[in-house]
Amino acid sequence: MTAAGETAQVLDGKATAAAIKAELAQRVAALRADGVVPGLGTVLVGDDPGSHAYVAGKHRDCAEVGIASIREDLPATASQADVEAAVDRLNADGACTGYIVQLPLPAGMDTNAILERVDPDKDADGLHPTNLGRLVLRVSEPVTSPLPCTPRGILELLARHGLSVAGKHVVVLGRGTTVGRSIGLLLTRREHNATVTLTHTGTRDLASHLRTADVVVAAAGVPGLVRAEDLKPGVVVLDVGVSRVADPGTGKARLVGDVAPGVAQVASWLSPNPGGVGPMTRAMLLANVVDMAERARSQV
Ligand SMILES: Nc1nc2c(c(=O)[nH]1)N[C@@H](CN(C=O)c1ccc(C(=O)N[C@@H](CCC(=O)O)C(=O)O)cc1)CN2
Repeated sequence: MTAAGETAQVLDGKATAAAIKAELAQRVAALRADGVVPGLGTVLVGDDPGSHAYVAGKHRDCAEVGIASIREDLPATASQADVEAAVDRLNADGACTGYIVQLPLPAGMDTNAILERVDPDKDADGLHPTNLGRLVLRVSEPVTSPLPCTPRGILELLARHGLSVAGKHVVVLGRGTTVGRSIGLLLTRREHNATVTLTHTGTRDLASHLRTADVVVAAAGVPGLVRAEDLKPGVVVLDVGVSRVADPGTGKARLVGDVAPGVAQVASWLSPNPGGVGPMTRAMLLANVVDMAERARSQV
């Protein structure tokens, strides 16, 4: 619990991701020494500046650890069939160990149909129904299929700071597939053993749930939604949501999370945003690709 006048300890995603990338670089070097070159593919559709920046970051990360990069960049005018053809090319490409379709796709695309077309064995995001199904069904087995990157990153960030969720009450805000829904399912697996309340935009009296939380995973994308006065002292808070707001001083857009400023005075641990879960998401994508390449090597 945070004593009066103290602030929460930092769940430092930037430093943790850097350490993980150094470990991954060694595993990639070992794969390359065995003649296996892991390759990450990306499918990027349209002009969204955020998506362009995230995909560029993913390829920079690949270069840093020795993973080969394959890009399928499509214009905003691309049709559903064009995107599906890009997916088919990556499914067939022997140099591509795993790949992702950057989300969100432009309005009008059938995202589920595209995600279902991804070969589950090349699904570096863990978002194919087969892999989400394995996440649900393998309640007590070691992970042998890719997990969605942000949930995996949250678990890794906690573990590397010596924090366990076993026996804890975790309140998740947000029911999106990439974070809220999947972390809720993952945390209740036997190896994590948390009790989870999954809240969302239809939840009444959010504060009554937050008050009972030992751990909060805030992935709603609503700035300031998690307020200090709604939290138990000593709570662990992961700030995952991303919103762009205009800085009142400069007028320039900046990224903010879901957590209000005073929370650092109540929480025992807090992940900054930026600098917390975001860098872990990127590191876990690389980890998924390296895991896939190692699994493929062990099968030959
Ligand atoms: N196919 C996917 N699409 C999306 C995912 C995903 O996991 N798979 N997640 C997000 C976007 N995302 C990765 O794709 C992502 C978001 C944020 C960060 C990050 O490192 N953020 C930095 C701040 C970045 C900045 O300053 O602009 C941080 O938090 O420190 C990485 C990846 C939605 N789409």
